[in-house]
Amino acid sequence: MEQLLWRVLPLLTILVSFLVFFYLQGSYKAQLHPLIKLTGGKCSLLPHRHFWITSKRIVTPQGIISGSVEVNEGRIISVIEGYGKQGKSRQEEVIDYGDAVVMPGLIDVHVHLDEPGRTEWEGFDTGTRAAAAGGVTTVVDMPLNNHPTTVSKETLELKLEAAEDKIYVDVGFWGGLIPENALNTSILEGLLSAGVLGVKSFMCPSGIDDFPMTTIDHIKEGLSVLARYRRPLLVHSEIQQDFENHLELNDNHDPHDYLTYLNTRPPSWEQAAIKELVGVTKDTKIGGPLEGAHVHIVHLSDSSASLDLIKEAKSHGDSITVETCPHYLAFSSEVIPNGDTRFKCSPPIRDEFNKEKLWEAVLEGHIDLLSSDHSPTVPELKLLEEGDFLRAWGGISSLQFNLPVTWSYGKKYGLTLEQLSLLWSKKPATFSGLESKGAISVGNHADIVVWHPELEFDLNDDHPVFLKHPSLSAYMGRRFSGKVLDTFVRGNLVFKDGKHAPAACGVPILAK
Ligand SMILES: NC(=O)N[C@H]1NC(=O)NC1=O
Ligand SMILES: [Zn+2]
Ligand SMILES: [Zn+2]
Repeated sequence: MEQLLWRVLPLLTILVSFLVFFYLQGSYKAQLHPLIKLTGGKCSLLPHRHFWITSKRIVTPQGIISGSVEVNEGRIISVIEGYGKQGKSRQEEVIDYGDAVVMPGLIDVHVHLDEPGRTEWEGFDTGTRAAAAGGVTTVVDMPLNNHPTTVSKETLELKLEAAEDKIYVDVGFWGGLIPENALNTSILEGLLSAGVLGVKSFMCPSGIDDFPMTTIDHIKEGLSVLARYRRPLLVHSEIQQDFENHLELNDNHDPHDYLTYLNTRPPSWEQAAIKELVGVTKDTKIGGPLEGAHVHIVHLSDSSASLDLIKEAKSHGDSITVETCPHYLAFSSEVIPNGDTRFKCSPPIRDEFNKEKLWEAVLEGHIDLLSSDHSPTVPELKLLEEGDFLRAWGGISSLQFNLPVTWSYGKKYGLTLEQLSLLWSKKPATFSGLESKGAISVGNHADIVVWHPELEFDLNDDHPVFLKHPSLSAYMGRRFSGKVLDTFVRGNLVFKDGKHAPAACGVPILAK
């Protein structure tokens, strides 16, 4: 016995040191500690904590299977192949979705919830209800349009207070990188230590007074701090250029004409910003002075020179990713009606040729992930009546329709359910450090959307729309295919057939 012990002890010691080593490695990355609220009562439209979801089309990392997903205490505890084979389950604990698609819930990493301070624009309650209705189970909130902006530990605390008992899906937070905290890194460190998943900055005016733009020098300062925390920097990548020449292309300068606006923000703005950024991301390579830092280009519109710069940086091993949004994939400048400011956003929606190339990049994997850049305002600031593209608020309201929009347009280009799920769930989860989310896999949070890709619906007043200002959405009045039926967040059935669970049981997600 004693001899055996002496043989086992060294092995045990090695095992323990390995475990400690991997634990420490892991804790260096963003680890998340959501306060898991228990299912029950008002959090879920389902009475069970242990149940099976069965369907003929479940999207898993191993492909689409027919079978069931077993959920217990908010986690996926088994994935069983074979439709109708649920083992020891009782009939009432099985939800049979037939041939509806069961997919990981969408993770939208670019949402402006605008609370505190601009709840008349959006808000935690309305924004996360819209998310739940759209099969979005996690959103990551942007640090601006809320007031004050999320640029310090204290302002993050205000966010968390405002979110309490109001969120229907899980919510992570980006902080803001502005000149003040880039030059006083203790503020930035405080913000990161308080749990933001990363920070976001603008290389052009943001349209929000308390969110000033950063130069590439501020960005370098920020990245050296982010490298230590191993969290990403998200960049609104446009730098204002001299645009006199472009205005000549449309000499009437009519502000109701979309082309007038389009010409004020040419692709060269995006290209100039990305050129400066890739000059810095070369240092993020393994072994480089900024190893650990990561740059993420938000809402890419230009699919030509700007995308080429990103592709080249990636080919050299730079730590860089890029997202685009459904509106750049759904619309082109040619179809935007005169005066229809619902389509105004920045960077702008460009021409049909640009859109085709953007789809190509999505399908070939050069675009890493999709996000909504859901950024509504009040109808008065969108100037719907006046139709003035130059003065209207730039931002598209879309959160609830991520899935049907991407699918309706994407399937024409051959987008598969697996690709859709990678772009909207797995990749965004990995990018934002959400290790237990983004895939239907054993051990993960049971964040699930059930939807019918083939079901068509008219997005009109008869369709339940949970956007705070439905009239602002560029998608209204269109026909889509892909109807969301049910949404689960950590096993809670938070949305079913047009109805939400009575209580808001989403949790804030903080990095540690
Ligand atoms: N502040 C804000 O939400 N801006 C967003 N709107 C938009 O169209 N592009 C953006 O960056
Ligand atoms: Zn932006
Ligand atoms: Zn945005």
